[in-house]
Amino acid sequence: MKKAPLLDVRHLTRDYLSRPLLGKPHTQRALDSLSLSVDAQEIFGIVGESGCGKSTLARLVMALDRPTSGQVLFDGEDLFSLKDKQLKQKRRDFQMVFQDPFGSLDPRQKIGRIVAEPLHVLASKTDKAEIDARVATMLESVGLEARHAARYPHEFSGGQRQRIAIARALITGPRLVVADEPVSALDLSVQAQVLNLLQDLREKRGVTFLFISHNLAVVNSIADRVGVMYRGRLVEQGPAHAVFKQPLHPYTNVLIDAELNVDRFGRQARKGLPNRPAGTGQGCAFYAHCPIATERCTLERPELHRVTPGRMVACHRVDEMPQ
Ligand SMILES: Nc1ncnc2c1ncn2[C@@H]1O[C@H](COP(=O)(O)OP(=O)(O)OP(=O)(O)O)[C@@H](O)[C@H]1O
Repeated sequence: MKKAPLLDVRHLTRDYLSRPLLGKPHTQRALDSLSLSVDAQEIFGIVGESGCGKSTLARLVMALDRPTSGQVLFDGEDLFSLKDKQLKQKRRDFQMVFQDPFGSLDPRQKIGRIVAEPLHVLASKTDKAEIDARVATMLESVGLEARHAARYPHEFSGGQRQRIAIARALITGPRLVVADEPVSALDLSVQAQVLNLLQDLREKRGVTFLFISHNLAVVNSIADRVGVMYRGRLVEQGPAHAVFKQPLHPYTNVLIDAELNVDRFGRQARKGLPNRPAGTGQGCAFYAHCPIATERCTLERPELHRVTPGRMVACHRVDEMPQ
């Protein structure tokens, strides 16, 4: 029998009240009934362009925000039904690594204090010798040295700072780490080192990762499976190498092409795509720009469904795609 997933996100919806400078306040749906599950020790990648809801998903999985509706089950338990004290205890099991290794470390604190912080806050550890020993071991397992505990963040490079942030995330021994664009602020050569480190930590410590990035090549290099997000929904999901090699959703195709066609200002080229009126709002979110949309696509929302073993796609026309 297949084991239950470690992370099970069910029909997660998050609406924000948007107050534009011009025009009336309105509700903006950042996540739209999104479901996904991640198995223990898996690296699950999330890709999608800016504004599709990746960080909103990360915040909800970390229980840093509450959904408008839906559930996040961690090891079978719904995080939003836990009492504050229970949630605080659970937080040792899931931690986050952020994009910016410069902004996420307090410049006034020594590395030892920064890395130990979750032990004080979440695990109520007070024995100094024990804490120092755990920090030293943790620094070494992310490729730094125990003596670095006595230094300050400004003494380290971007890649080293991200290693410090990873050490802090792992000090309580979490089972899940949500990494939101963890290598986007780093140089290419340093990116590869940090990606290797994450893979190593999965193998040696059994950590599961939800790995969020707008960079498809990075996700392809590290993720076992990938989910492609568009406007708060998953439009495609499957083994990363298969999805990137042979995308089945028209939006995944566009995303891959756009990645190849970044112009010298870093803008993604979207030339040649249709630009239809948005449609009824009842149908596919990609209807306005989809090169193969039909009338059904504006009338009826396609659900994510199994197309081949392990691959899921939300498109009415997927059966016509070469597979
Ligand atoms: N606190 C908020 N209040 C109002 N709208 C928000 C808030 N946070 C996010 N949004 C909106 O929700 C949508 C999804 O935002 P989110 O930050 O999750 O996307 P993202 O994919 O992480 O984008 P990026 O890659 O640019 O960080 C966007 O349209 C954004 O403007």
